[in-house]
Amino acid sequence: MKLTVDRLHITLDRRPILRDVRLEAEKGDIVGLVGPNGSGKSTLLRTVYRSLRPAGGVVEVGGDDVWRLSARAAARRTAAVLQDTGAVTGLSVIETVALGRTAHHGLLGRDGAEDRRAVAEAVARCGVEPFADRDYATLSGGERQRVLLARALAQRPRLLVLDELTNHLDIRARFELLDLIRSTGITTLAVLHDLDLAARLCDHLVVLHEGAVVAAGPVLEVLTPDLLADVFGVRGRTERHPDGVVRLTYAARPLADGREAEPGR
Ligand SMILES: Nc1ncnc2c1ncn2[C@@H]1O[C@H](COP(=O)(O)OP(=O)(O)OP(=O)(O)O)[C@@H](O)[C@H]1O
Repeated sequence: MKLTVDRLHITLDRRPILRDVRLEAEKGDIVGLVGPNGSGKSTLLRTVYRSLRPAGGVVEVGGDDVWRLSARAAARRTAAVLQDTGAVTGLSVIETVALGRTAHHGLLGRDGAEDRRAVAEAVARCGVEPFADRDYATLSGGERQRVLLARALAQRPRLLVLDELTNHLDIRARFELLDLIRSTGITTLAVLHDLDLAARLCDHLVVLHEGAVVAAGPVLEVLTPDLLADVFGVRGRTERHPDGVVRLTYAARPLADGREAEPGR
């Protein structure tokens, strides 16, 4: 489903956190949300998965304002995978994945054949069968992230919202998970701190800086040397390699003073 964010304003504690934010993700697109610490990425995600009501502006999923849908109807469309807080749940992995079906349950709240199918499919797709019966709390960080993605996929969402999903993953697991997300074909909005990973995964990037969108578009057009210097304070460049993958290379040190630093330092 298409995601549209338009003229979004958020104020928290009387401080403007997001200002006139606009972005779009077409059906099936993977859009990366990047920006320095504190630029407003998680806050923006919260408005998209309907946990924070904006002071102004709209968030539309599939053409409907999420704040005009019931929480349940919105949850049938949008699944969020947030940073694992390490909470002790006492639930097994399979029970945790099954929580993804809650928004689809009927009045009796019981699992039906469709629920069981969705859970089994998500478990298989995310490779969590080997620890399906373990207590979620006993898993490693990387294993938990796979389970949280499985829970989101069990929801059969039309929009996936990801906040630093690859945090705990080793390099191979990162690529596997990113391939998995791409293979689902679900419209995705993903916060990624690793710009190189964002460049490889995403069709488009949206750059937030101090609560405003300062650039948006195809990766190569967005991650210019000027933007990397101005917004992230690093010297770097992006190129498309012969294998078709867009890669980002940085100089070893951050810029001391805008673009005044010596090349390559
Ligand atoms: N409940 C709140 N009350 C007041 N300020 C808040 C609240 N939540 C977030 N903020 C502030 O809003 C700003 C944006 O925070 P947010 O978590 O959205 O940034 P971020 O881009 O996700 O950062 P990071 O990359 O560090 O995770 C920060 O300055 C943060 O301190």
